Amino acid sequence: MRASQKDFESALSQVKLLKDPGNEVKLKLYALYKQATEGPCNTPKPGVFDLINKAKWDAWNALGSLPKETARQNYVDLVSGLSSSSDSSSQVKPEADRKQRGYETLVVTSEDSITKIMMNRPAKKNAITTQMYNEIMLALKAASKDDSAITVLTGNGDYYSSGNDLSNFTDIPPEGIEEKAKSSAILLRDFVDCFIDFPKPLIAAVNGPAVGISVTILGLFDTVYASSRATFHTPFSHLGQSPEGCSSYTFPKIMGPAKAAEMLIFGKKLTAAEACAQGLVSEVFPDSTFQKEVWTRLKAYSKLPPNAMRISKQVIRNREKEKLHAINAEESRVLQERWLSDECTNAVMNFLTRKAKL
Ligand SMILES: CCCCC/C=C/CC(=O)SCCNC(=O)CCNC(=O)[C@H](O)C(C)(C)COP(=O)(O)OP(=O)(O)OC[C@H]1O[C@@H](n2cnc3c(N)ncnc32)[C@H](O)[C@@H]1OP(=O)(O)O
Repeated sequence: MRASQKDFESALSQVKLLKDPGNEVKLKLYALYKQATEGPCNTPKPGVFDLINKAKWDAWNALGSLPKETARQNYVDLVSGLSSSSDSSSQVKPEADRKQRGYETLVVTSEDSITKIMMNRPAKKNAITTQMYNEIMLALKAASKDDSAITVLTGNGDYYSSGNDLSNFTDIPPEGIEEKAKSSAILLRDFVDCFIDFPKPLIAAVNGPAVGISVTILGLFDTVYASSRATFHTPFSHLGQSPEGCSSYTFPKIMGPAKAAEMLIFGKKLTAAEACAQGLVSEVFPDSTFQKEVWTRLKAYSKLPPNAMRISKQVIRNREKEKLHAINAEESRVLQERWLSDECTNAVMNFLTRKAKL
């Protein structure tokens, strides 16, 4: 049976009474609403910086030429499904409520004044896809405004993260490889800017090996806890690339230029104990007790007065911010060129065709 205009209007009123269904569902609702009321997407694509409007546009545009009546019916069905699941969710355990929906590559939870952002592609060693870069930025922006006192980034599975997902380089737009390098440099710059500007204490719980950009940005965290199983590897020369995440500045400052050069130029892999001795890691915990010890520690820290922690962070970090933004811009510019080099193309192709691993 087709949904009438009245059914549609009633669904529009009902949706306002629902609990927040999460970003993914909100995007579906938005797209169906636009399609049902205006037909196929008829507005210009928003710019790459305009994350939210671009996500909305993508969702609407993805509906193609779906007829208005079908979109109206799908909207009514979706709202009806949400209403019944929200009725039954009043009996759901509190843990389920703590999980914030709407992320595909992350699990984001808020509990005990701690927002935990967990990279969640364990089968791919938490390699960071374009979508994951965007979701981490959204999660950080949300965490900067929520009522948590501290924010933690960690990984699901045996890896913390294997760094940039090398298949990001295969998705070449019709405008060509130069355009891909340009948009990747913009994404990289935006991503690192979010860490530079993050206003609350930011902690990395490095649960396993870390590679590439997941290592370099550690210099922008306030505290880094590592499992004894973690390693820290920035094989930029092997990949025909160059440092990012402000590591060209933070690493020499943290560990001295000679140690930083071994990591950033020669790709020396550090154990957790070495990274701790060199100041990149705050403390190493035995892998068998890592989760228990880290979360006990963080729960205690999260009870400290949040404004005092935020202001202390500002005092420590603010004078460097402008410099860090300039360094980030320069590193991204240099990488944009590197990504077009034969050295980089060959290294990525060798990995993707299974000829090479780190
Ligand atoms: C917007 C762009 C911004 C760019 C910013 C730039 C950042 C620079 C970097 O981050 S450089 C670092 C890039 N990372 C790597 O080069 C790591 C590549 N991966 C490996 O060498 C290995 O996978 C490993 C050493 C991390 C783990 O080896 P292991 O043998 O234990 O496991 P597998 O290789 O079988 O991995 C399981 C599956 O995961 C896929 N995978 C792992 N890492 C990546 C990755 N970085 N990119 C893409 N895919 C990755 C791997 O291919 C396996 O997939 P499969 O099961 O489908 O075969």
